Amino acid sequence: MVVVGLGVGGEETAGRLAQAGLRVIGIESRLVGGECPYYGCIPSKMMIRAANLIAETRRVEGMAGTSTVQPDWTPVAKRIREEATDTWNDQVAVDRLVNKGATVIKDRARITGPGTVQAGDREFDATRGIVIATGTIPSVPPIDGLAGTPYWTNREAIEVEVLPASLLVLGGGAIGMELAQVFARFGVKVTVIEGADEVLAMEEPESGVLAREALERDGVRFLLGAHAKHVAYAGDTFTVTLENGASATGEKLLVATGRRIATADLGLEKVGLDPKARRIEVDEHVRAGDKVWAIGDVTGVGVFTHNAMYQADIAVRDILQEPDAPTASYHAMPRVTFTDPEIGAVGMTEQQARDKGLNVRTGSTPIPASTRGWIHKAGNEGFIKVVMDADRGVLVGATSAGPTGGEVLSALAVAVHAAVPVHTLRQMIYAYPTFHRAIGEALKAL
Ligand SMILES: Cc1cc2nc3c(=O)[nH]c(=O)nc-3n(C[C@H](O)[C@H](O)[C@H](O)COP(=O)(O)OP(=O)(O)OC[C@H]3O[C@@H](n4cnc5c(N)ncnc54)[C@H](O)[C@@H]3O)c2cc1C
Ligand SMILES: NC(=O)c1ccc[n+]([C@@H]2O[C@H](COP(=O)([O-])OP(=O)(O)OC[C@H]3O[C@@H](n4cnc5c(N)ncnc54)[C@H](O)[C@@H]3O)[C@@H](O)[C@H]2O)c1
Repeated sequence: MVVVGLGVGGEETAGRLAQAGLRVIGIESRLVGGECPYYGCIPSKMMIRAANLIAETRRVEGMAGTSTVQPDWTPVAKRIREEATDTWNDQVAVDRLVNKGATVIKDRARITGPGTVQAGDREFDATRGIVIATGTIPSVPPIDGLAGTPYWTNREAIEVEVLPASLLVLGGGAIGMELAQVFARFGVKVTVIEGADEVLAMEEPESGVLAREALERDGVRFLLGAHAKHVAYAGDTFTVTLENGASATGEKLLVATGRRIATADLGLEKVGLDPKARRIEVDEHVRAGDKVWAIGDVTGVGVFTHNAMYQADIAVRDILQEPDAPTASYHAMPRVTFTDPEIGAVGMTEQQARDKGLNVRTGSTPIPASTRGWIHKAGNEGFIKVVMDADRGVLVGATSAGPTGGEVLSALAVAVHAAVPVHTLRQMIYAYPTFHRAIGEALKAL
């Protein structure tokens, strides 16, 4: 097997196939491990942990005495270098994969024909097949003046050692919101410019409002429905001019307007795939063609590490021709935006369920009205919302937003994944006084 791209999905696939005894060539042009450990999930969640400590300390006031906190980015930048990324050195990950029996080639791969992949001046035969796991890169909009300026993507934002005084964030999605809150809590003056009418547009509208209002309390300024027309960079300052004539300035500009696949020069046409497509379509075995599998972000199913790991498992077991190899189902895709409050969600939003023509019923309950939320007090904002297919009597989606909203999500994810009848969920005993007990209240409201 040849595995192209050794990010989250490719590393898992290559390692497991090698451990199963196959001859595996893994090809990676940057860092084995990919975006998640070096520029994504892990360092960003370390930043969030630090920022949340600051926010919690500020909540001592009025509830447990007095507190002062003097934010300092130094230990955060140090931890990202020393504990998370080895200063962006992947030797540990390379060794781990080699120890599993895979051969790791550090180069850019190109598919040259059915079953052949080139890296540098070497060509490899993939008699058993090719796994494409090449991930995504930041999608940078073609705004006049933007190209050529020293704007940040997630990579520069994660690498920052000295915080700017002010930051413009283009895009109020998961990356924009998580990082905007982190930097604001460390004292950066942050302005988020979002093209849609509300942030976190892929989630329930209530989630966007909740997250935005939380960030506003942290001092973040929002420009919604704001379409950038021009970007200028002069005298160490970015100026973004909007279509309505208004403008915003900042010392740095973070572009967080989504991701795109970068497969133009991968040679997809050599295996019958469209090199210009926005995603590589896969079937329920994550097969993209004859002896070709695709996994992770590149499939467009969801830009999440857990999706890359899930699809890697499907691919490995299909490649190994396991008799009970599972097929993929994405009906209970979970996701968590790690703002404070955390926004956890699974399956469909209310609107998505309605668009599918389902007979939708929803139930919702505010976290501050629950016993645990009331006890928690400072920082208790949130809600649980459940989306029911009334014809089948099951939940098809749910949101759990609030303190530990991502953890509370687990029960809702089980319910959607296993299509547990709402009738059964209503008979459950929910421990008192937990945050997850509010699920029972949301179910009553259906
Ligand atoms: C700031 C940020 C925060 C995130 N937070 C979370 C989170 O909290 N939870 C979550 O689930 N997800 C999160 N994600 C998303 C997560 O990082 C991705 O979904 C995950 O990394 C996808 O794994 P992948 O294997 O598909 O791709 P990647 O991790 O992108 O790996 C693809 C690899 O392929 C290599 N490659 C590409 N083309 C070639 C080629 N031609 N030859 C050789 N190698 C090639 C690349 O160098 C790369 O290393 C976050 C992302 C970002 C940017
Ligand atoms: N906690 C997590 O699981 C996590 C964290 C970070 C990122 N991610 C994943 O990474 C991916 C990328 O994140 P992202 O935040 O870059 O993308 P996103 O798709 O989540 O959000 C992009 C936002 O930018 C806005 N936008 C697009 N073009 C714009 C423009 N020209 N001007 C103003 N706004 C514009 C969009 O309306 C959207 O709200 C997401 O798909 C997400 O799933 C996941």
